[in-house]
Amino acid sequence: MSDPVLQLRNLTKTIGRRNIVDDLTFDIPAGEVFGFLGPNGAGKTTTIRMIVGLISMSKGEAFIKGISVRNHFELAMTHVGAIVENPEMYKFLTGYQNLVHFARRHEGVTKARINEVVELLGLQNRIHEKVKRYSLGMRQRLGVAQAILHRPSLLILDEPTNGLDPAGIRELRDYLRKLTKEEGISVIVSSHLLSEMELMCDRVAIIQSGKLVDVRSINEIQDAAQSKIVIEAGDLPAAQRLLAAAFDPALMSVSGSQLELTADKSVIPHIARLLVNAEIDVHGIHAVQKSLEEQFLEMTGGEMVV
Ligand SMILES: Nc1ncnc2c1ncn2[C@@H]1O[C@H](COP(=O)(O)OP(=O)(O)OP(=O)(O)O)[C@@H](O)[C@H]1O
Repeated sequence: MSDPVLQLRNLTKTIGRRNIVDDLTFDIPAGEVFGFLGPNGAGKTTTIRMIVGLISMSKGEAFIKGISVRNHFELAMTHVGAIVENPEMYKFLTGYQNLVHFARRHEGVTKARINEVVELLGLQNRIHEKVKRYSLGMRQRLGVAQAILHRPSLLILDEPTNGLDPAGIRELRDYLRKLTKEEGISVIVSSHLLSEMELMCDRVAIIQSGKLVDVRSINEIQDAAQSKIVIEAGDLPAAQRLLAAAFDPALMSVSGSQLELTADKSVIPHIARLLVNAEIDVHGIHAVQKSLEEQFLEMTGGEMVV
């Protein structure tokens, strides 16, 4: 595997006595769309602001392509494109004029590169219109175009889905994927919605109260086969006592007239046999996949704020 594009090592931000980012350590490999997922106030923006040098780090370190952000800030930043606040843009200029203007900030951005980026973001039909006539989604595309002119290895977008409708979110996902494929870029996006992350990301770091809860691939989260088995039986307390001997009682709960068990659906025949052998009437046994939001709530102790 290629070297990580971003490495965080014990990254910490202390304000007053509080660690609003607390000892974050993880790597982001090349060519991934990677999500910072966490409720409002979890510390996502603060983490991003430290990575791009908008605020200082209290402790720890961030390396971009192995380059220390603390010690070689300018060199590290040559590999980063970021939209942290609203992208700066001149509304009375065209999209193209904006790109020509921002290209001057970097050495060696040719006209050919500008045209390439316009194509990559699918802006070719509207690029000669004034930015004030662009929709929010178009402005964001132009912002991303501007951020990748200098061929960064890492693109960072803070809450890029804010204000976008579902179609806009799909477009965002499509062009971020295209960037990872065609430019080999890694992308970091932050969001408090797992359902959006599921659409956009390969992996997510789950952050809560400044701390890393876990790093998981979206596939892992989806396949976690943490299905819930719902059992409807004649004598529910008897069924519960019986199953408590066969399964971890902590994974079992009663919900109305149903018994719920967190387990893979492969155990359903076993449950059926146990109940029938004990002469408990079985009205139904079925598996339901836990929703991603439910899983997230479990991972973060149910403190999701949306
Ligand atoms: N300059 C500051 N002084 C004091 N507290 C701060 C400062 N900046 C951020 N915080 C606090 O740190 C916590 C993390 O904020 P941050 O903006 O990083 O969270 P976030 O995960 O990006 O959330 P959101 O989705 O709401 O932007 C919040 O509780 C916030 O109030």
